[in-house]
Amino acid sequence: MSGRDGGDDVQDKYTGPILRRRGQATESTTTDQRLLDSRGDAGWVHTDPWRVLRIQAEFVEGFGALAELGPAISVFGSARTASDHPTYALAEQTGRLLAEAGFAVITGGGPGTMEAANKGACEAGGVSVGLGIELPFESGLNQWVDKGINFRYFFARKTMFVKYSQGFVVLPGGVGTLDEMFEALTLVQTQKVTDFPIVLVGVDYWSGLLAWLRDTALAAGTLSEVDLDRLILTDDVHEAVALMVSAQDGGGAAS
Ligand SMILES: C/C(=C\CNc1ncnc2c1ncn2[C@@H]1O[C@H](COP(=O)(O)O)[C@@H](O)[C@H]1O)CO
Repeated sequence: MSGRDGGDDVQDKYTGPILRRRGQATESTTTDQRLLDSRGDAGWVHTDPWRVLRIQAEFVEGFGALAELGPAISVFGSARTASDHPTYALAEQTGRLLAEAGFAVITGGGPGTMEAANKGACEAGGVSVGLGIELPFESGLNQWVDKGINFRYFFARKTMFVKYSQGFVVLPGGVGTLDEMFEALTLVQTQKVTDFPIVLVGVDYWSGLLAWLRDTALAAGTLSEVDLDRLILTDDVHEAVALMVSAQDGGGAAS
């Protein structure tokens, strides 16, 4: 006799660690059998549980690759900056000065301003990092990246910029640059991260945005003066780097 009622259907059925008896069993095979059976439908690789594992892997790989990076500054700016544009030279100079000040330089690893900052850091003998992103119009990591990681997910990549940077230099850019700058500002504003410096380089380029923030957002009460003051505006990349050094030495984010 087996089981409480002695019926023949009372058999131990395990689904992983879960025991099911008396009609609760839904699987006719063991977990091992299903794992080792390669004939099944492969559609599961496109399911959310599987994506969660890929997302987790991006965090693990990112944290693993960057854990021992040391002091670093992220440089953001347009992917479209041509190599003969003055902003390219400015970004290159920024990368070089940051490297000479002992910072690793982190960029999105792409073309334009990212490439220029990586070039400056690399040529100055610094640590040149690129956090690339898989895009439909793939451009790959630029040639000046010495330590590169390619991400599928923007949000995992953004975590790396924030976790491993002690400050941000923002050169002229479009929506990608704005997204990164406002992400940094939001995290500082909400005290999710330490008060690190955010320096906008390019007075002419950024003044219109800052004027809108002051005249419209601040005036409407959706922004406070202290949040606006977190964005430091300059044309001088020496000043931008000096602010990073001063914040790193414990002088705080503001000049
Ligand atoms: C547009 C082109 C290539 C895009 N390749 C990129 N590779 C890596 N990171 C990128 C790329 N595009 C945008 N980013 C990120 O956003 C910022 C720049 O965006 P913007 O809209 O150009 O301002 C930058 O800081 C990156 O982190 C081919 O030209």
